Amino acid sequence: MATLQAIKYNDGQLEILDQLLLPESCIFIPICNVEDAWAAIREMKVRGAPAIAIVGCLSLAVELRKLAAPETKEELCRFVKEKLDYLVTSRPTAVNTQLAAEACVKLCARLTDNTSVDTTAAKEDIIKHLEAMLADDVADNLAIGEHGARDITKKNATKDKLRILTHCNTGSLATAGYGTALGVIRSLHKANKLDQVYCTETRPYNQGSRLTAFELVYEKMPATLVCDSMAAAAMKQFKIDAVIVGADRVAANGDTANKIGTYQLAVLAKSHDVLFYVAAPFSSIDFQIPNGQSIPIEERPHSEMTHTGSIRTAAAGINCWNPGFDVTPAELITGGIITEKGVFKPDQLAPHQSN
Ligand SMILES: CSC[C@@H](O)[C@@H](O)C(=O)COP(=O)(O)O
Repeated sequence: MATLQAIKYNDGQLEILDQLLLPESCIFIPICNVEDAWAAIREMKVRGAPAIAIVGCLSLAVELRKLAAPETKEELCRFVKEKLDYLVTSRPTAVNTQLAAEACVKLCARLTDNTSVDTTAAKEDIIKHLEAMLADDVADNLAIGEHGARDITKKNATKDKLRILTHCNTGSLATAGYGTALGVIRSLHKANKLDQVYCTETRPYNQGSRLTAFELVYEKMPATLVCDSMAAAAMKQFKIDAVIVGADRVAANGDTANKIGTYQLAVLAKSHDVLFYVAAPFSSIDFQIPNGQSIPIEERPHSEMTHTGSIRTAAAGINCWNPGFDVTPAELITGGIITEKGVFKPDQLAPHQSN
């Protein structure tokens, strides 16, 4: 069965599934320019580290396709850089947009220096580069799925089928398709190795109960929803074999920022002797920062904690703290970091940076 598709792009037309309306309705909305993408990302109509970068970059491709070729390549590249700089400001924690912007700016510099390329050809090259992100991300996720499923199966060789716990949403809705952590779970399921996946609700924004549960039901995988506060009990009761989560930014030493609640799962996994894996493409690894202390953590509105829809569920007047992400120290990532290039111990990532 085809997996869900949250980003549709054809011939310069971009549409995204409005994730704020899930699981009630599946409605696609058009993204006509970079400003539309910025707003959709900020409002979390599209979310998940890879999907944010892809939608941002494709929105620039949409604009470039409509743009009459500027007079000079310098002018073209200035336009591209300004748009990318703006997109990077949409959400702070995920690094994918920043890394995609840096790669595109480097391409612009190469095209500017290349005297055999005129402005029209340079524009076409930049569009092609941006548009390739969609297919590249799916290919990366399929590879992550294969590497991860193989590693987990090997480390649990005595077991016929596995019980996995996951957090937040890392599936087709958070990526161009297939997913990262959920992609590994999909691959285990395809290999008939999945007994049950337990997905956490992921308070306060409920990406687990709204989005991951939606994907799991859609694809008829054996799945059970648990509240975040049930994770320790679930690990013990169901004898979970591995926890697999995604990442918004992995630092050079392997410290990993992911959805709030990930860190406590890693601590619990250690106490229960459960393998803890991070699944993320190299486009989520920030080699420019040495460790997790330098990762900016997004603060989210308090209303996400105090209200369910428009109904207040917390005492009026209470002070709140609502960080969107936390950082899991590398030493708690006992299973490894599953990437499109293989599964690595957190301190083994660096040599594979540009292979
Ligand atoms: C494959 S995406 C990994 C992460 O981006 C995901 O787990 C997550 O934390 C998403 O956060 P969100 O705030 O919904 O954008």
